[in-house]
Amino acid sequence: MKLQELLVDVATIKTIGTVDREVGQIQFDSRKLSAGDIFIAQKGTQVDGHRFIPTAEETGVAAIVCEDLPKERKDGITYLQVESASKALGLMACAFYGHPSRELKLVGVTGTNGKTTTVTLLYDLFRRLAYSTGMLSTVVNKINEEEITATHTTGDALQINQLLRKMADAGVQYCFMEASSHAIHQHRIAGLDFDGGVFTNITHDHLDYHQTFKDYIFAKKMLFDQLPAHAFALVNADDKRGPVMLQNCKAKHYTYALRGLSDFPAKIVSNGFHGLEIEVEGQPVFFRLIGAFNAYNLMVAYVVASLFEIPKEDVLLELSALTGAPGRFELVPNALRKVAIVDYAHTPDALENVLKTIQEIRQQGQQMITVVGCGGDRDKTKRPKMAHIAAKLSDKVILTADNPRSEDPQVILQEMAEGLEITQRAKVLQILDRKEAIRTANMLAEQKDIILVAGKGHETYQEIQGVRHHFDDREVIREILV
Ligand SMILES: CC(=O)N[C@H]1[C@@H](OP(=O)(O)OP(=O)(O)OC[C@H]2O[C@@H](n3ccc(=O)[nH]c3=O)[C@H](O)[C@@H]2O)O[C@H](CO)[C@@H](O)[C@@H]1O[C@H](C)C(=O)N[C@@H](C)C(=O)N[C@H](CCC(=O)O)C(=O)O
Ligand SMILES: Nc1ncnc2c1ncn2[C@@H]1O[C@H](COP(=O)(O)OP(=O)(O)OP(=O)(O)O)[C@@H](O)[C@H]1O
Ligand SMILES: N[C@H](CCC[C@H](N)C(=O)O)C(=O)O
Ligand SMILES: [Mg+2]
Repeated sequence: MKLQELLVDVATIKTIGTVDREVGQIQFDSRKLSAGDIFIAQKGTQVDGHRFIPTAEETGVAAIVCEDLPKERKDGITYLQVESASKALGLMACAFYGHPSRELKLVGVTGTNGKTTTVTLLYDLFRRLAYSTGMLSTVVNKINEEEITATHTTGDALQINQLLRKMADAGVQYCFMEASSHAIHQHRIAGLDFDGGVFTNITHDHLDYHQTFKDYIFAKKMLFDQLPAHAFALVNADDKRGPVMLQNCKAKHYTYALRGLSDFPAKIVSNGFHGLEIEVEGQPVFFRLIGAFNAYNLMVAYVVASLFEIPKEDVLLELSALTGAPGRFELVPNALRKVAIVDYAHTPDALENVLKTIQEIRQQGQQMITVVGCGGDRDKTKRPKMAHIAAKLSDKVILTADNPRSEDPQVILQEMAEGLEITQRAKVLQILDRKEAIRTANMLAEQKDIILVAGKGHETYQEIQGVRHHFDDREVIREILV
């Protein structure tokens, strides 16, 4: 491929050398370079990629894309100065793979919560409606029935475009992808031709990365700023940041809501362990998903399918058969017929959400037993908070291990326990071994009670000192509750 073909959408500040030359792969990691490649030097959160320009030069790359041109340059290499190397990477990745997003209908979903659930519902719905469908999500990437491991919620620009190319070549008609705020901010989705953008909600999160809440909102809004006029922009009108997303957005605007006014109004009629009954545009429909928040996710799936002009009756019929995303409020059927729930809640906010949801729908006298841990090598401030919330909103709590990684799991438990008030301590046990913790929860739970196992969701491993040991909360529940 010629370098100039990759630069069609890239605004270069300065070009030194020829762009009329053949190039190999695009790389942003110097450790993956081969002679003839293009090296894109990005300023990262840990190091400045410009530091690796000498390595790239020694490797014999064809071109270097950077924000700051090196003072001394090597003959035979083309140097391109751009304002944002990450944005250039996004745009060049689209061109390198032949703009696969233009060959299918692509919808991006952003928001603090509900992205995985929403794209999974959309993927399952469109598969059931017999469309060739792809999905890029936290849990897994899919091209129809083929599963490809996901390393990020939203991969890097090369991964995204490579997967979209595979989809387009396989005849995929629709692709639903999560767009994390990190990915949007790092231009991993730059240049993608979206047919729709969805905003679920926004709450305080990831403020370790985005400096302020305003920056975080702004990152989400970038998805909407990127939408072309032919696309739709669908936002949750019950979230007060919904209208912000639509400001100066060229796409067609649509809203959905359960409380306020919107283009697609809905109302929860009933909400229990059996599922949700929702009045959708005046029509009552029963769904198998649990928890009021899922009414929003279901509405997104319904509206997106309607905007693609799929008959509403077909959509509602198929949607009512779906069960949601793996490890998200997943009811685990077991021989004892106890209510056992696995949920990915691994932040104080998410844990509070899921526990309050259970409180809302439980019957009088049903006790709640929560098994929860906190990951090692991750934000330590959430540890005491999560233990406190678990104790506040449950009848009994068992603190246990959740991916201790390089840390001592006992220390993590101690740090969690520091968040407990004296009056809470009596109802909290500490059992390091997660399987034993689940076994104990089962012993403490009477037949009618509810067991929540939080934090790992869809994960199938326990990471200890760099080694991932197979561990699946759902499997363990099925094994123990007999
Ligand atoms: C904080 C963050 O988002 N980091 C991402 C970022 O890396 P970085 O900015 O830290 O990179 P860096 O280490 O500073 O290096 C800067 C540049 O130098 C290059 N480099 C580095 C070393 C070297 O020897 N040679 C070299 O060329 C790097 O490849 C990079 O291009 O760019 C990398 C390439 O795209 C990502 O893999 C990496 O994701 C890390 C692994 C990560 O954990 N990201 C998480 C926070 C994330 O993105 N999460 C969101 C979901 C969040 C959520 O909703 O929960 C996601 O979409 O998954
Ligand atoms: N629409 C929603 N509003 C509020 N909370 C939700 C919503 N949907 C799901 N949740 C809660 O948030 C948790 C995460 O849901 P989900 O995995 O769908 O979100 P996500 O945006 O993909 O999150 P992540 O950024 O961790 O990948 C769920 O376990 C559930 O408790
Ligand atoms: N994407 C998150 C998931 C955390 C899940 C939890 N099980 C843990 O290991 O802390 C992270 O890697 O921080
Ligand atoms: Mg997700």
